[in-house]
Amino acid sequence: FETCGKDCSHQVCRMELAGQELPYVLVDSIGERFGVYEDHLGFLKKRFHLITMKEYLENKTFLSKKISAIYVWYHRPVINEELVQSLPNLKIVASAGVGIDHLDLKLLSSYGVKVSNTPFVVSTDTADMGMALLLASARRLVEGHEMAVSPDTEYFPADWLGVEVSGATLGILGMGTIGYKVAERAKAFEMKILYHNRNQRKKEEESAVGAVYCKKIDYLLQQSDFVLLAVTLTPQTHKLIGKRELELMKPTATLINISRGLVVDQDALVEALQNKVIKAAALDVTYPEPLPRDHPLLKLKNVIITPHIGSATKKTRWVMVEEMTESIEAGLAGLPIPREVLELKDM
Ligand SMILES: O=C(O)C(=O)CO
Repeated sequence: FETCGKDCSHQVCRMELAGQELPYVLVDSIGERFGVYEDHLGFLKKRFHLITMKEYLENKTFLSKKISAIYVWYHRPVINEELVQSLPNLKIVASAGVGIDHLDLKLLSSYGVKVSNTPFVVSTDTADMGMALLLASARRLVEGHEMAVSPDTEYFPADWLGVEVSGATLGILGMGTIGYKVAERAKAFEMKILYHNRNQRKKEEESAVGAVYCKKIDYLLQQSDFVLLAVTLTPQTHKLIGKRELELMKPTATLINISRGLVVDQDALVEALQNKVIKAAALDVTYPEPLPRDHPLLKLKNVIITPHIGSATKKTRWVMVEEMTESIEAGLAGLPIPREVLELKDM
């Protein structure tokens, strides 16, 4: 590295001048699906020695004492007790995004490891994604595209029509920051909004988007034309939507999931879609991710699946990286950690 001079404020230069080594940060990989983007490498390499899981496993003896932070995208690298135990100087795990269901907070805290995430920056994009899936499913965007590019583009069957969004009822399960932003968008689309949340929102927040609170989810499921999942994955929301809940939904209804795949019993969903218990599903999340190529969900016409891209815009991904870096630097310097995770919160 080149140092710029005594007064330079770059982390790398300050450390070089002080004769310190850059922190070693474990990442899943570089340039792969759950790894560091090549675009972010320049920024990160000025601050950290990035060690991929592969490098770590190949040179464990040397690296295990060096690594002081882990940079995790959703569920990779897998952070289990074996890994935590093998890293005696681990101080902080910086997790991308809002969901932290892939982390065992109790385990990490028992080893004195702090956790941070990036909950606020992802909310707008993820809400946009929820609305995009709702609109795409209602107006059959994916099938429409296939029809437009097919050689047989004149073919337009009578039963092909979509459903109106305006005036339809949207039931939002999980009214944290993301769920509320979906409600703001749905209001602009003239939808009626029902919601369920662990905690009822303030009256003024409800009336700002015209949302009606449902204490029990059954009523919401029975009344909604679109049911959108934006709950945090916890033991209470694990497979929250199963056979019984799908049967409560209207046969004309669509299920949209921007939360976590495990909030839905996927086998029950496949069965419900095959048997037309509900009309359609639009899923940004599944389990596992990606689905095996022969999974029945991939064969259904009434399903849209995207590869967990709720927060996947250029600007947001940059801010996520900056925020994770800021949290690691604070954690390693013993300073208060921005966005430290102390408990599970609403999305
Ligand atoms: O931020 C998260 O946890 C997401 O999954 C966004 O899609």
